[in-house]
Amino acid sequence: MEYDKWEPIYKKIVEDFGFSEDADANAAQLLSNLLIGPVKADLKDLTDIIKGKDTLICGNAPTLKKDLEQVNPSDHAIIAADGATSVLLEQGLIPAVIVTDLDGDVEKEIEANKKGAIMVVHAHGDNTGKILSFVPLLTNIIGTSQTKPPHGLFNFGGFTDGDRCVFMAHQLGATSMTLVGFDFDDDNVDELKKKKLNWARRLIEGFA
Ligand SMILES: Nc1ncnc2c1ncn2[C@@H]1O[C@H](COP(=O)(O)OP(=O)(O)OP(=O)(O)O)[C@@H](O)[C@H]1O
Ligand SMILES: Nc1nc2c(c(=O)[nH]1)N=C(CO)CN2
Ligand SMILES: [Mg+2]
Repeated sequence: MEYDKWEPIYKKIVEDFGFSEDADANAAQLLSNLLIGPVKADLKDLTDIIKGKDTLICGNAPTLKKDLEQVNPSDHAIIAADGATSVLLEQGLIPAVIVTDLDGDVEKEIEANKKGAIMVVHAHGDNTGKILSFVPLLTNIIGTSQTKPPHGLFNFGGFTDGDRCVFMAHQLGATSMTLVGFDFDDDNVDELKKKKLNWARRLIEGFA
């Protein structure tokens, strides 16, 4: 998504949650600085995995394990939203791409990364500690921001890890996007998560 189209949505999110745009921009700059060096993956590597492919986009709702029984994952390029990675690994599936702001089970993500998963790491004002701790341990990273992307970062659009998978797959030319592990009506979540899921629903429904 063009940044000009994303910006008004981002402004509404910032206002709704009371996030600081400056903190988001500083986090993006931090990630940009850390990605100068040999650990970066190329956008072409990511595009090659997604373009012209049927993608399976895995959210981390409690329904994920059961939803996976209804599809044939090996027919798809598997994209995991953060915590979905552990569930996939338990099923013997290694995601091709992990979209994460590093607040899930990062040890499992590092394991998947060592087995070849490209990490699409998102910078925002509330994850700079995680960025500093974990980015040096990763290889094959693409950096994203929710602000205007600084040097070397991308902004495909989207807010939560799950809906950012959808924006990314769409922008990079996926032939289809099958969503599993998305349950926006999950009541077993706290208020903040509920609010984030409502934004995820709203953003994903924009694609329907
Ligand atoms: N019921 C659900 N519970 C949790 N995640 C869900 C659910 N339904 C859909 N998702 C999607 O799965 C993604 C990954 O879930 P995970 O539990 O790892 O959350 P998270 O890392 O805290 O998400 P975020 O960092 O985006 O807030 C979420 O970003 C969300 O878009
Ligand atoms: N500043 C800020 N940005 C975000 C946050 C967050 O907690 N703080 N959480 C996100 C997905 O959950 C995505 N973006
Ligand atoms: Mg996350």
